[in-house]
Amino acid sequence: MNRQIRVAVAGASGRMGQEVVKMLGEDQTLIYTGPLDTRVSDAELERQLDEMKPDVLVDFTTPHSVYRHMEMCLRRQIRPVVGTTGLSPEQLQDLTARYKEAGLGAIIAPNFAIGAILCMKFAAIAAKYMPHVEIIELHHDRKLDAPSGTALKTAEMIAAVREKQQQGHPDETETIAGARGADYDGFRIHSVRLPGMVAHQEVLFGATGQTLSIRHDSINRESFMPGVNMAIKAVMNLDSLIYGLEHLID
Ligand SMILES: NC(=O)C1=CN([C@@H]2O[C@H](COP(=O)(O)OP(=O)(O)OC[C@H]3O[C@@H](n4cnc5c(N)ncnc54)[C@H](OP(=O)(O)O)[C@@H]3O)[C@@H](O)[C@H]2O)C=CC1
Ligand SMILES: O=C(O)C1=N[C@H](C(=O)O)C[C@H](O)C1
Repeated sequence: MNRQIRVAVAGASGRMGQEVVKMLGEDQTLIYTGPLDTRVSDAELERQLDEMKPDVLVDFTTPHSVYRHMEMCLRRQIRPVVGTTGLSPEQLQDLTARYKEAGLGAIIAPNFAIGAILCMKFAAIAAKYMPHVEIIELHHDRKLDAPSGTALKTAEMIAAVREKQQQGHPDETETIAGARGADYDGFRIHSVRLPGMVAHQEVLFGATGQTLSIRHDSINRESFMPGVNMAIKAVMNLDSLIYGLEHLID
């Protein structure tokens, strides 16, 4: 058997972190080295890491803390597998360049559920033929960032293939600010936050006389675990940062 992979978890007590810890305990090829409490000084953080000696840090924390965690991983040559959303495009760009320069593997995936990856891919195919599109993402009301990382990634993949145009009536006005959602490259993203929701996304397309809806629903957080497990194993063989699980499954 290959050497077991040592895995620490930042955000271990959170909704996602708890599922990750459970998943690690069910896979004998992975060793859970423990929760990483990152709300401490750099020196204390490095002391914890020296003690645990993880190969991989799984991060499900907050948009405000994840950048620092990724910098710390770079310094300690630990490979991050990050589900935390809300990094800015500039932060992503900066981290991509620095991990490449260091030759260190890293994975940032806005969504680890296979169905969500397929939803993004199908949406990108459809957008080539049906360029009028709007994204509606729906989440629980404890979520900090809007729009979701998944919606942003979907929008990015759509924009890469869609014939660019500003949708809606040229004279449309909002009688209540925000009614038309966020503008991304000429199309709209709408964020719904309600208790009872987990993670859902619908991509709607319209053309003359027809519509197309592509929808994904995560009905629990176990749905993300096969993807997290796959990423932990894959990151050990990477020498740069990958943004999006779709790059691992083709
Ligand atoms: N990529 C994917 O497939 C998925 C991504 N996500 C993303 O994962 C992230 C976490 O989501 P979720 O588990 O629901 O959130 P939770 O709020 O349930 O958990 C967040 C965790 O982070 C910890 N935390 C809070 N502040 C800090 C900080 N400053 N430094 C370090 N740790 C901190 C919390 O600790 P404490 O409880 O002690 O405050 C908690 O353990 C979000 O960004 C979400 O969008 C979520 C689902 C799937
Ligand atoms: O906060 C969540 O719950 C989720 N966040 C991710 C996102 O922002 O896309 C992934 C999933 O949608 C659940």
